[in-house]
Amino acid sequence: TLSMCGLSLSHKTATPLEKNPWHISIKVARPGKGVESCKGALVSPYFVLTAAHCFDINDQAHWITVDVGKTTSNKVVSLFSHPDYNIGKLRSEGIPEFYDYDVALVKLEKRITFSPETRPICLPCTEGTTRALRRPHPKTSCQDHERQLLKVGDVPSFFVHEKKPALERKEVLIKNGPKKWACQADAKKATIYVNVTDVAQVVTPRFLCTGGIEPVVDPNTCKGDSGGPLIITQNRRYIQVGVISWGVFDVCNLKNKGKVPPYARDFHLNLFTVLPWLKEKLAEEQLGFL
Ligand SMILES: Cc1cc(Br)c(Nc2ncc[nH]2)c2c(Cl)c[nH]c12
Repeated sequence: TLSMCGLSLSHKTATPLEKNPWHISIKVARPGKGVESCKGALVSPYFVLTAAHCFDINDQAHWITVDVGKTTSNKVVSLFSHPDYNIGKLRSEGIPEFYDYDVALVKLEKRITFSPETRPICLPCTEGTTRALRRPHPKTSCQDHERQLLKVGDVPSFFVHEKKPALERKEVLIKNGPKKWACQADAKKATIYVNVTDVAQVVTPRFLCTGGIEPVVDPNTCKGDSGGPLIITQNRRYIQVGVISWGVFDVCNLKNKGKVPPYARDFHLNLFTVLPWLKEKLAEEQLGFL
């Protein structure tokens, strides 16, 4: 049987990883250029889901270390960035970085053995999520998943911020109703997008938007949170609906210390928009894609 996804221990004395057992830390050590830090989510015994922008075209597999559970430096065997990801695509139009389709799958050399601090998160449109939602299989469709998880309105979700040795859950509302447009409009406040005339050029239909101060003040991401999962909880099961991609304001940048503006928004790649690619790449992982 497919092992259950999106489970975690929640008792008081559970460790940070037992509480967030899908949490992955990724580091890319580029000779002479320092180390880039990203996060990811374990989605099967061999695969970690993360952001494509964590990697460069010239990155060598041996520069990449992936920390899964307590074991560090799991070897990367291959890297599959989404084929439509192209950070330089709009450079000629004065947009230096373009994050559309910012999603990647990292395949590990050795299959991961699950344990209390190492377990996969649920992905949309898989049998595991149908079970997590306590819906009947095979009557439940992918569209049913999307309707139930990404309801129209402000959708409660969270991401995990790593502040060694702790893992902090940051609760945010996905603006998936009337507030969506104001959320997207604030993308123009990002330093690199100040000249963007039409925000739809950079906030494509692939993105979910969080942050801002309405209806409540949302926490914001840091660059180092890139690639981490945006998670929705249902029946104490954890389902990943997004990948942290880019933001307007880096709350970890010491230059920005203290004053977070109301236009601080974060943009996450919506996994429902890349299902054919996910299904193809994870075909052998027995996740039971619908
Ligand atoms: C998660 C994340 C990724 C990136 Br890339 C950032 N940087 C950025 N976004 C647009 C252009 N560059 C940020 C910021 Cl800023 C906050 N969170 C971020």
